[in-house]
Amino acid sequence: AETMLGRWKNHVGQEIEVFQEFRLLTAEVISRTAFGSSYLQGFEMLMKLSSLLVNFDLKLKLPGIRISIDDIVDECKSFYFAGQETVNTLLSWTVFLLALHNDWQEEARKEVLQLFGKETPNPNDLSKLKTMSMIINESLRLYSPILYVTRSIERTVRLGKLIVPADVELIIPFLAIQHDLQFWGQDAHLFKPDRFSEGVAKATNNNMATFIPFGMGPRNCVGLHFGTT
Ligand code: HEM
Repeated sequence: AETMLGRWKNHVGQEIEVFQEFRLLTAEVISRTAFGSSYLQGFEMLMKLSSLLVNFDLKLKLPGIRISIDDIVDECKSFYFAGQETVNTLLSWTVFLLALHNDWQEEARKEVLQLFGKETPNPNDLSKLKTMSMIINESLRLYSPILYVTRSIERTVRLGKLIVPADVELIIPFLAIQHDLQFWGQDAHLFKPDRFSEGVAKATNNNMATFIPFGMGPRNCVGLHFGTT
């Protein structure tokens, strides 16, 4: 983030294509944290692993884990995609919303300055940024980086009043649920971070399934905290 902000200092008073900037940032962050290398080195490693398989037509199994090298390469790709595009999208929409809503931009700036002054924000105190987390939640609600997930039904199940037969694909549309007037009120389409001022439970009337940008249940997002940090 420091490197990116340093670059921005050369563009004072000019427009910046933030989506591209955040793409570089998030690619670098996920590479360094998940793979301990820069973006380019990380991809080089993936390419080497992949070509190992193509060249030797090997289905290598790692001892003790039933998982082949091509499974690992697939997992690495998932991590890159899951950890990069999502946060890139979240950052871009959030900056866009703050550009439209100057009052919230001011509030956010005030909070950061109060907590950190001129210091670079440190990881331990990031969780104290209450206004910022309200803004992030509202951004996630309005412009969920993931629009929906699907679930395959293996055997007939009852979901409330619904009986869903086996072999059906269910789509759980986050965006529709998070914009539903029935749950969020007549102002559902407006940017109002205040809804989250007393936490997610209060904002959702204890119906946590109405705010699920990271999914829900045992297969929800493993990068939830990392992503919002
Ligand atoms: C704003 C950021 C993010 C959003 C909105 C997001 C959203 C999601 C959603 C909706 C799912 C599917 C959950 C489900 O099927 O119920 C998911 C899964 C996943 N996410 Fe994220 N994600 C974010 C950031 C990240 C980051 C930073 C990482 C990695 C460091 C990550 C790694 C994963 C992985 C590996 C899965 C698959 C989990 C599984 O199938 O068990 N995500 N994410």
